[in-house]
Amino acid sequence: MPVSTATVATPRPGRYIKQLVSHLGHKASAEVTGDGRGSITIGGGTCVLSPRGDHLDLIVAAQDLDTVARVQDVVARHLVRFATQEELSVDWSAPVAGQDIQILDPVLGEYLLAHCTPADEVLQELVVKTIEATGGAAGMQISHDEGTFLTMLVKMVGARNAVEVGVFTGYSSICIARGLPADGHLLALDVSDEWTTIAQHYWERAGVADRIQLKLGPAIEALRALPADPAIDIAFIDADKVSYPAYYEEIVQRLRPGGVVVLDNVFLGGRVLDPAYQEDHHVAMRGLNDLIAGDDRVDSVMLPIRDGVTVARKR
Ligand SMILES: C[S@@+](CC[C@H](N)C(=O)[O-])C[C@H]1O[C@@H](n2cnc3c(N)ncnc32)[C@H](O)[C@@H]1O
Repeated sequence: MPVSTATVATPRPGRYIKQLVSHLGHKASAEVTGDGRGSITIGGGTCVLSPRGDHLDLIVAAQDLDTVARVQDVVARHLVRFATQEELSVDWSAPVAGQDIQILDPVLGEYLLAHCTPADEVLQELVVKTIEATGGAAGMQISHDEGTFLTMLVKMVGARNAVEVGVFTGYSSICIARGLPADGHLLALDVSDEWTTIAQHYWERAGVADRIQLKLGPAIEALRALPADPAIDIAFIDADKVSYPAYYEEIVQRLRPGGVVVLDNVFLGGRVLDPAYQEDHHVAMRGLNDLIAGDDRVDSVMLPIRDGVTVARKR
């Protein structure tokens, strides 16, 4: 489904949302939701309007390009007409469908990998072993630039106490553990005995096994069993996407002020912004991305590293 977005600078985003919904509500289906967003559906295309500080964010999605253009035109014309005290500029992005979004040009991806601290022998071997042992599942492993970023974040946060949700064959655990001091602790959660057996071997090889405690079983149960006090310095979430909102909630409550939670795959290959994708994990990730952006417990930034990485720091 083609999607197009625009960001309009205005100190009054909420006022325009109400005005548009009220005006267009006579001819189209339109509403303002509890969180102040507007939704207007015109002839099979929908525009979602969200207030964000001094901006109004617009997303149009429709079955085809003609309908996208029609909805864009109606929304932009009315916005400009309602703006009697200021001049609004609505510049729509070229429409793309979620599955067509190329987050990183492959050539740039290679260049980027060639320009970060290189992976050592252990990590290089783990990449090869993971492909041999798991075949197609090897794509779940984080990339080296993301791993380097994790190690750096752990050091920058001065973390001693870390949690990882989603170990697989252990690449990200090694990267996190390497950022911890010698007496640091990483609680590593996964359901797979087979994959984490490989992880444990490579934790030994990397010399970080003594800092990592593996717990097998559903991660949500292990998180809920943690003490309620805010003792986590850093957490990395990279497991079943549908459970991300639950993982985030359990972790954010236990993060110490200044602690950080990192979430992988927040773009879902671009599908997160395409309303044609409505499976449970799409809906869960879309809702969580919105929630984090408005969560006043944290400051957050979404980074275009590979499939999207959100970093949220507890206030
Ligand atoms: C994307 S992989 C993690 C990749 C890993 N971070 C790395 O760097 O290689 C997702 C992992 O989450 C685990 N997983 C899936 N559902 C889970 C659950 N409910 N609780 C704990 N782990 C789960 C899978 O077994 C898998 O190993």
